[in-house]
This record gives sequence, structure tokens and C-alpha cells, in this order.
Amino acid sequence: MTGAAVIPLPQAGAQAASAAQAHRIAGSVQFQGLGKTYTSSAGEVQALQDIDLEIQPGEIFGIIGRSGAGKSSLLRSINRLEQPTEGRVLVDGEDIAGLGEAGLIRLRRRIGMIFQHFNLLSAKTVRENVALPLRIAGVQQAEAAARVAEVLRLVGLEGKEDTYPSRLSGGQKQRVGIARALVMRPEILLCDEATSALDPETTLSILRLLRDINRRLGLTVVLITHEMSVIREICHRVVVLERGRVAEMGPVWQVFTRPQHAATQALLAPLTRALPEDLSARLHDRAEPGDLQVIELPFAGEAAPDLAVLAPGLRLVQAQVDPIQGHAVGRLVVLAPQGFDPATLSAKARRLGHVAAND
Ligand SMILES: Nc1ncnc2c1ncn2[C@@H]1O[C@H](COP(=O)(O)OP(=O)(O)OP(=O)(O)O)[C@@H](O)[C@H]1O
Repeated sequence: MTGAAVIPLPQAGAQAASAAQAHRIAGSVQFQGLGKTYTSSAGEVQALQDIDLEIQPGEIFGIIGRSGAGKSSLLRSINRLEQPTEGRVLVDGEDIAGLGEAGLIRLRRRIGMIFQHFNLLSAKTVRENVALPLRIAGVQQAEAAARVAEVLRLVGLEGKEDTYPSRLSGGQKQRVGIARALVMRPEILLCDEATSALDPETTLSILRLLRDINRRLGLTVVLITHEMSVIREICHRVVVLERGRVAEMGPVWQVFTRPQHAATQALLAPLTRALPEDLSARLHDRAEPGDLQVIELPFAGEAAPDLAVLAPGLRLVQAQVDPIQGHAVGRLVVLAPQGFDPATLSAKARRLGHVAAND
């Protein structure tokens, strides 16, 4: 479904997130020295090594990395769909390795999960799909009906109760998946490439729904993705995995503005617009008489760039600035006469090369 229903928020923005965090103590996850080695006929694969990190209650935490980096293994260790071979996973301070069968069922009721391919039962209606966890848990029919209605309203699927999944769009199917995950009132929501099968517009509507749910309900959201644009859209913090290890971790705006690891830089590359084609084709390293300098001016500030920084005589040829967590992140590219010192613009400004002035 595109043009998603907008959920009225009790409070807006970061304030709501912090208010939710203040009231919620449940929903934390700690990984301590976590390791996972798969043993198969093909030999051993070390999928995770020495993972030490903590996910805070109420935050939207992104796990990103290239294919095979260990994202699924890490996510699935939170509800013990994968058993670590080393270290511990603590949910709300409790080591989940020690849980017996009943304890594990209770844990999984506290942790909802949504999937790339939705995992809906095709022979059941929207209502029946969403009600399934309640039926399994033995929740009384009247209570179950009220809770199903509540979550379907929350995800914007009122009126679709009696529809079968085959009659739904991808976005609507994922909304059913989200409703089914929320109906047990979990404290943590795990999202396994939840938008990878969706078009960009639907992806955005699902990400906004997840962000609204996080703000309204204050639940912790842990998502895995291979797209930095997903991380930029909704996450508070992100960990970048590379070959089963933590490459880097931090607030999203920081990782976007100062990526330390080559893996992060590679993941960010598709989001950085290349120079305009005609400009990059003409770019050369050594200045010829009368050439103009091509200067890149990166931004990572609290406020959007003040164009007064552009001195007279400079020509703006490209600009890309996105707000990420209250920081304006991006770059300007300008043409400047020879002899102009890029450092007068900013300490971070750098010369990319030169182009002929009369081109
Ligand atoms: N059941 C398994 N048996 C053997 N090896 C496995 C198993 N599951 C995962 N692996 C291997 O462990 C490594 C990490 O896999 P994982 O699925 O956690 O990575 P990922 O980052 O989620 O990858 P992708 O983005 O491709 O889904 C990979 O090398 C993978 O081939």
C-alpha cells in the first residue's frame, strides 16, 4: 500500500522517542563476547566474532553489512532462533541461554518479528493471520478480537480484515506482518530485511510506520538491512558488520558524516551523488592557464549550510544536503578561480581537480 495512513502521534519527533525511553525500562539487548560458528558438511563458517554491544530500550537500532557479514545471525540470536557458540545474549538483563521451553515461549512473545517475504498464511484472512499468535497463546476470543482491531487500526488496515493475502499489495502484506508482530504487545520488534521486497515509495511508507510505532509504543526496533538509505531514514544508531565483526558503531549521523571503515564507506557510496557527468569528464589534475578549480565543500553541521560561505566569484555546480538526526549532512561543489584558497571556505574543503574555464 502506498500513501500510508498517518498515525496521529501523541508527541512529535525526538521528544516522543525520549519520553518513551524514559518510561520504558524493558526492551534492552546486550551482546557479550558473542560468537557464532556454523558447522556443516562444507566445513566451519565463523559467522560472528567478539560482538560486544548494547541496544537501548526504545531505540531504533540498525544492523548493516554486506551479504554474509553476519546480520541475520546476530538478529536471530536475540530470540534464540540462532544459538551462539560463544558469549551471551541478555534481554532485559537476563541471559536467554538459560531459558527452558516455557521461558523461551515467553521470551518470543516479548519479541515480535517481521520478515522480508512477510510469511503470511495464504489460506487465512488478514484478521485470522493477525489473530494467530493470540489463538496459540490461548487469549480469549473477545479480548483477541479487540486486540486485532486495535493493531489493524494502528497499521492502517481497517476495512481489510476479511481480505486474503493474495489480494493485498506488498506494502499491505508487510502491514499485516507488522500487525501480527504487534498483537502480542512485544517490547522488541525484529525486522529482517522488512522492506527489501518493496518498491522505494512503499519502503518509505513502511519505514515511517515503523518509526511511528516506535514513538507511539516506545518499543525497541532492531532491523537488518543492506541499504544505508533505510538506516538514514529511521535508525537512531547503527552497527556496521564486516566478516562477522563490528566494523564500527554509533549514532547514524556520525557514521554517515565520518565513516571510519572501508566497509561503511562502500555502503555509503551509492548515496553520494557522483559529480555531474560533463564536469567529471572534463576534470583534470594539473591546472592549465585560465582553468577553474573544482572544490568540494562537505557539510556535517547542526544547521543547513549558510550560502554566505560562497565568496563572490564562486559558482555552485552541485549541492546535496540531507537532514539526518538534526544534522545537515552533504556537500556543495563549487568552481573557483585559480589562486583561490579552498581553506578559506572551510578546513574540510578540498580541491577535486581543475576544468577549463571556457568549457
Ligand atoms: N545454517 C548455516 N550453515 C552454515 N553456514 C551458515 C548458515 N547460516 C549462515 N551461514 C553463513 O554464515 C555467514 C553469515 O551469514 P548471515 O546470514 O548471518 O549473514 P547476512 O549478513 O545476514 O547475509 P545476507 O545479507 O546475505 O542475508 C555467511 O557466510 C553464511 O554463509
